[in-house]
Amino acid sequence: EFTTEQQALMRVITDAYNKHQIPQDVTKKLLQDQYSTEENFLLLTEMATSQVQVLVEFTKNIPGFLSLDREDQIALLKGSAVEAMFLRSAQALNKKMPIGHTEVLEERIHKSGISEEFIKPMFNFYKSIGELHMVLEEQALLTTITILTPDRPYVKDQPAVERLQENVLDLLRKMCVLHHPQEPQYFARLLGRLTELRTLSHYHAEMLASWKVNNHKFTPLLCEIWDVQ
Ligand SMILES: CC(C)c1onc(-c2c(Cl)cccc2Cl)c1COc1ccc(-c2ccc3nc(C(=O)O)ccc3c2)cc1
Repeated sequence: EFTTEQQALMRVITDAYNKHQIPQDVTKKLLQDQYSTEENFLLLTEMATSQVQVLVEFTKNIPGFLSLDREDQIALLKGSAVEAMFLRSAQALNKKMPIGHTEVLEERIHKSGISEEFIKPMFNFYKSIGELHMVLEEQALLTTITILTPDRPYVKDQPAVERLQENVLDLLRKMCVLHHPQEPQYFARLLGRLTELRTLSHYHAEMLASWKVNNHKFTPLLCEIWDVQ
């Protein structure tokens, strides 16, 4: 029931998702043995910076993205970066990462100066993503749908983004039927996670503000994508 175009789209998006990952030499730093709040914050900053670079490369492989208006491309990346990183870090925390990475990443997030009021919804989200047992294709498509959200701030040509997103939504709907035939509501549950991501994105803006108050420094790339400093 997949058209040839849909099969091509699935392959391009999955290959790009597999290709663009945080390099091992970066993620293995999570295993070093300093666990101070400061050290954890610095390591998470490094992970986020590397993740943004990976996200930009992945996004450039989304069919049709580079044909969008240039300023809209930037608006889509800035508007979706945090949500895409919640999805990626959720995948990392829920999959069996290389030995010990999962616990270490979780530990460092818990002890990086994030206030308890944000930790709770954050880890509820991680748990709800884990319970979905998404296959890799579904994770790649859900990340793509998040990036191709037409109603981000400053997007001028929303219909152009809508057309791209609709193709990926249709593909994800079919993938859900294929991989989760017993759960007719599975696709709806996945889209429900996108709503939760928006809420987390609002929490994240407050997290950044509280980190800034304790004059934590971010990298130039993060300052640019999150409009901080
Ligand atoms: C600037 C820092 C402090 C920050 O601000 N908000 C968040 C933040 C937070 Cl704290 C939570 C969610 C979203 C954001 Cl932006 C962060 C840290 O963001 C991260 C982004 C990605 C990863 C990440 C993603 C994939 C990984 N894959 C592996 C692997 O082996 O495959 C290993 C480690 C990984 C780490 C970890 C933290």
